[in-house]
Amino acid sequence: MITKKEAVDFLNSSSTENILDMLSKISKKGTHEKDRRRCITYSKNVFIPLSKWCRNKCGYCIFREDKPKLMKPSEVKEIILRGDKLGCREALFTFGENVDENEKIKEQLRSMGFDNILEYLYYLEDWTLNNSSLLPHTNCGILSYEELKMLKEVNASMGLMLENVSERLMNTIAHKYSPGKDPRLRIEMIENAGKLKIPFTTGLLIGIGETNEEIVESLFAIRKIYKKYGHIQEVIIQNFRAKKGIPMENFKEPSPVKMLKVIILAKLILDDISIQIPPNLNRETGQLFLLAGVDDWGGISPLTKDYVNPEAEWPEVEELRRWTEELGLELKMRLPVYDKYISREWLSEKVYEKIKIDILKDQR
Ligand SMILES: O=c1nc2n(C[C@H](O)[C@H](O)[C@H](O)CO)c3cc(O)ccc3cc-2c(=O)[nH]1
Ligand SMILES: C[C@H]1O[C@@H](n2cnc3c(N)ncnc32)[C@H](O)[C@@H]1O
Ligand code: MET
Ligand code: SF4
Repeated sequence: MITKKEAVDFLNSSSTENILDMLSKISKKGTHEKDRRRCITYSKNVFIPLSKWCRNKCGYCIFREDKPKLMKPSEVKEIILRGDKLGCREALFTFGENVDENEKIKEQLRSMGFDNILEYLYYLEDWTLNNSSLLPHTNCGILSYEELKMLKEVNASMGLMLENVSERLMNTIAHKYSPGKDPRLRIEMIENAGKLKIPFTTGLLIGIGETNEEIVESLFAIRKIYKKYGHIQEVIIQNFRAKKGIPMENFKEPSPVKMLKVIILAKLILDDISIQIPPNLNRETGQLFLLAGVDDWGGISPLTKDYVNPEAEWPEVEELRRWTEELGLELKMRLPVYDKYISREWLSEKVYEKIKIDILKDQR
């Protein structure tokens, strides 16, 4: 295993030799799989931004809006049904944190007969399972143990970006106005998901003012939780994108070499957790990152845009296939829950039966 010090030294160094050396370590790590063609996965999804209001104000975010708006049930259902027709299998519910703190939103929820946002979310996700072949994945910020437990019933997997384990960032432009980005709260939630055996997605956001030490600490923190609970199916290495109009618009985006080095470390530190990079944020470089151990392209959509990065268009599946096959690798569609977690140990009865009876039968 690489030590923390070696990892930090690697990030600090500017040496071609070091990078090539690390790449060869990674390729050796994979030798036992030699005769199997390595598979690179992706998920075909629809993005449901239930509400863009958020209690936090992250310095990098363009998703958030002050308007206290909520998507109507009919709007959500239409996207689900259209996505189903296009072959999507993931309903990605990503939205602002604690949106029902807002009185106007609370009123809208009450007028529909719901007490809070998570009751509404549960209703929509349950509807999705009953009326389509899509499986819900929720990524809506901090949730309590009890809230996670309730949502596990109707989610195939859930997610929360750690972003970074640094407390220091809470005093910087990135997280100064975002109580929900406190790494203690994020770690606690990721651990609670582990206790509840929820297949889980987390990740780092690279380029938000963090130090190399803090990147390494974050990777080791995720490793530690994974060793204890085994529920982390993938870690997203997300590159910060500067956008006009955000407080951090003048921040420098991470360079391709910086991304490459972080991906190499993620691969070495995170055992058999999948490493995901979003292909729409890495159009030129994504293919090369496959060489460093990336094995998942994440969710892409034929129907909805990436509301978090609306300027970045999704590549088509055929484009992903070309990028993947040019390296002798195989592109494979996956569900929002990775194959190794498709069992009663990890899924609620409802989600498990849905996958076994309804979804996998088409693939036989
Ligand atoms: O379209 C996006 N999908 C994002 N996703 C979706 C993700 O690619 C897939 O939903 C998962 O791979 C599950 O299949 C996230 C999911 C999480 O749990 C946490 C963070 C993200 C971040 C993004 C994102 O920025 N844009
Ligand atoms: C959904 C996830 O998207 C990421 N996110 C938010 N804003 C940006 C940006 N400008 N560039 C890249 N990723 C971003 C955060 O990590 C969040 O948790
Ligand atoms: N607001 C949540 C978070 O930042 C969901 C992703 S950003 C739209 O964790
Ligand atoms: S990144 Fe998520 S938590 Fe931060 S402001 Fe945007 S919506 Fe809110």
